[in-house]
Amino acid sequence: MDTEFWHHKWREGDIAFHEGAPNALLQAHFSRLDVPAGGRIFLPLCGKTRDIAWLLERGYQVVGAELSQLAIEQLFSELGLAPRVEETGSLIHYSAAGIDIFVGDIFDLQRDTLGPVQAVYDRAAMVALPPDTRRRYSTHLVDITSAAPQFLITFNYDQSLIDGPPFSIPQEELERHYGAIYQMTELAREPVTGGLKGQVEAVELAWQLIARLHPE
Ligand SMILES: C[S@@+](CC[C@H](N)C(=O)[O-])C[C@H]1O[C@@H](n2cnc3c(N)ncnc32)[C@H](O)[C@@H]1O
Repeated sequence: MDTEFWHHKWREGDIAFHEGAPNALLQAHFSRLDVPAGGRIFLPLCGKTRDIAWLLERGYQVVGAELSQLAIEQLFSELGLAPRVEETGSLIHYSAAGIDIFVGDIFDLQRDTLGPVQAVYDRAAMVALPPDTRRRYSTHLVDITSAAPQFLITFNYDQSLIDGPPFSIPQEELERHYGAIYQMTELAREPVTGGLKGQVEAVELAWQLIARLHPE
């Protein structure tokens, strides 16, 4: 699964992952993260999610990373915002009041460019990545956010029945990625109505990740 896989999806409008409304688990449980008012929240692999509008409406600042420039053009258009657009290294920085989006490969986004964040909201980001990339992703995410608290949404289903994305991420795998860094608390688990891709029974889980020790 290379970058062309995602560019192709955006070009074709093949974006079943895009929810037309803010995510239900986010709305129900995000307050558990206790992000300070006006805090800056990082959405890795953000697409054009409606969750950004939901967070902005609640007074948070949002910073995202997304491969597809097409997605981000659509995001700003749907938000009704005219972005400032400038190159920063290999990334393109879209910004408006309260929002910064870096277009390009998240692995090219470094801590100084991202800037400080008070929380990470990972919906359809880790689960979008194949197994060998998830280790690299989780390490990079912890590094560039200085282990900021995370609100993380995952799926759990029998991976032998269908292929991802979205991939199933069992708790043991999450522990391998994040267990040494974060205290992980399951906040909710909900069955996926009609099954994942209409094919297999699955549950969607919301996790709160709080750093055990804050690195310098
Ligand atoms: C499953 S979608 C989820 C989008 C969004 N989080 C949502 O909830 O609608 C995954 C997104 O990650 C983007 N993506 C994939 N690999 C990426 C990478 N290496 N760097 C930045 N974005 C990436 C894709 O273009 C796609 O928009």
